[in-house]
Amino acid sequence: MRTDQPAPPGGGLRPDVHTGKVALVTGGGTGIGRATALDLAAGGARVVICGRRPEPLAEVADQIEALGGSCVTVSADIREEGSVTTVVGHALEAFGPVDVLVNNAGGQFTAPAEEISPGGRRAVHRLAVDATWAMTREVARRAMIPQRSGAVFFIAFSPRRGIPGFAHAASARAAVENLAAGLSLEWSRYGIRTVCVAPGTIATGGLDDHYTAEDRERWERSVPLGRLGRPEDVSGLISFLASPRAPTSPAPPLWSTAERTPGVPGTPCPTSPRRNPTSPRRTRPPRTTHDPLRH
Ligand SMILES: CCC/C=C/C(=O)SCCNC(=O)CCNC(=O)[C@H](O)C(C)(C)COP(=O)([O-])OP(=O)([O-])OC[C@H]1O[C@@H](n2cnc3c(N)ncnc32)[C@H](O)[C@@H]1OP(=O)([O-])[O-]
Ligand SMILES: NC(=O)C1=CN([C@@H]2O[C@H](COP(=O)(O)OP(=O)(O)OC[C@H]3O[C@@H](n4cnc5c(N)ncnc54)[C@H](OP(=O)(O)O)[C@@H]3O)[C@@H](O)[C@H]2O)C=CC1
Repeated sequence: MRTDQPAPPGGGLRPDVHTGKVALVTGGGTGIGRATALDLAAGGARVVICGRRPEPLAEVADQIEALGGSCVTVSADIREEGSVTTVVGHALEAFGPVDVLVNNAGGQFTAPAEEISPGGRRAVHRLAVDATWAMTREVARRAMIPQRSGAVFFIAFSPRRGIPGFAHAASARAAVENLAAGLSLEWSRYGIRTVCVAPGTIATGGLDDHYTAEDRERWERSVPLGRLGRPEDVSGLISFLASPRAPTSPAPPLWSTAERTPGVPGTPCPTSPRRNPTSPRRTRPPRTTHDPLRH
C-alpha cells in the first residue's frame, strides 16, 4: 500500500456519514483539530470549533462553509473557569445537542523532568486534564446523557510508556487515557462511547512551532514508515470512529494511528525554544542539553 498519497477528503467516508450530527472540536483552528473539523464537516456534521485565537478558527469556518457545510467558532481559553460553559452554550444554541466531542486542545513544552516547575506542570495539566474533563462533563450533562447517545474522543501520546522531556505532559495524557477507559465502562449505560486516540508524531504547525528541525528529524527516523504522520491520519480515524461503522460493543478505548520506536533510556529530551525570544522568562537558567536518563 502506498503511504505517501494525499489523504482522501472526509477520510474517504460517505459524504452523508455524519449528516444530522453536531460535533464540537476543541483546538479546531489548527493541526489535528482543524483536519478533524474538516473531516467531520465533509461527512455532513455541523461543527463547532473553539480555541484562543479567532483567526485560525475563522479560516477553518470559511473553508467549511465554502464546501457547503456549517461551522460556528467560539474564541475561548478553555482553562478559564466559565469558558467551557460558554463554549458548550454557544454550541447548543447554534446547532442543538452535541453528538461528537473531540477533546483535541492541548500542548506542552519540553524540559528535563527535574527542571519542570510546579507552575509549568500545572499549566499543562490544567489544559490536558482539567479542561478536558470539564468539557467532557459539561457536554455529557447538557447533551449526551439527556439524549442517551454520543461519542467523546480524547488525545493521548504514543509511545505510551513515558517520553523523555515530557514527564508532565505524558503523565497528563496517561490520566486522560485512563479517564477514557473508565468512562467507556461507566457511560455505556447512557449510550456514550469514549475513545482515546494516541497519534504517533504528526506533522502539524504546532510541532513545527514548538520543536526544532533536529527533533523532527529524530522523530522521523523513529517512525517505521520513515515519515511523520499527517493530521488526516488522525482525523480520518476519528471520523470513522464517530460514524455508524465504528465498533460499538465494548470498543477498545484506545486506538493508535502510529507507533514510534519507544524511547529507550538515554533518549535525549527534545529541545523546545520559546516562541518569543524576548520573553522575560528567558532569564531562567538555560536549558541543558544533558541527557537526564544517562548517569
Ligand atoms: C509524542 C509527543 C509529541 C507531541 C507533540 C505535540 O503535542 S505538538 C502540539 C504542540 N502545541 C503546543 O504545545 C501548544 C503550545 N504550548 C503552549 O501553549 C504551552 O506550552 C502551554 C501549554 C504550557 C501553555 O501555557 P501558558 O500559556 O499558561 O504558559 P506560560 O508562559 O504562562 O507558563 C506557565 C508555566 O509554564 C512554564 N513554562 C512555559 N514554557 C516553559 C518552557 N519552555 N520551559 C520551562 N517552563 C516553561 C512557565 O515557566 C510557567 O511556570 P511558572 O513559571 O509559573 O512556574
Ligand atoms: N502533533 C503531534 O505529533 C501530536 C499532537 N498531540 C496532541 O494533539 C493535539 C493537537 O495537536 P497539534 O494539532 O499538533 O497542535 P496545535 O498546537 O496545532 O493544536 C493545539 C490546538 O489547541 C488550541 N488550544 C491550546 N490551548 C488552548 C486553550 N487553553 N483553550 C482553547 N484552545 C487551546 C490551540 O489554539 P489556540 O492556540 O488558538 O488556543 C490549537 O488550535 C494536542 O493536544 C497535542 O498535544 C498528541 C500527540 C502527537
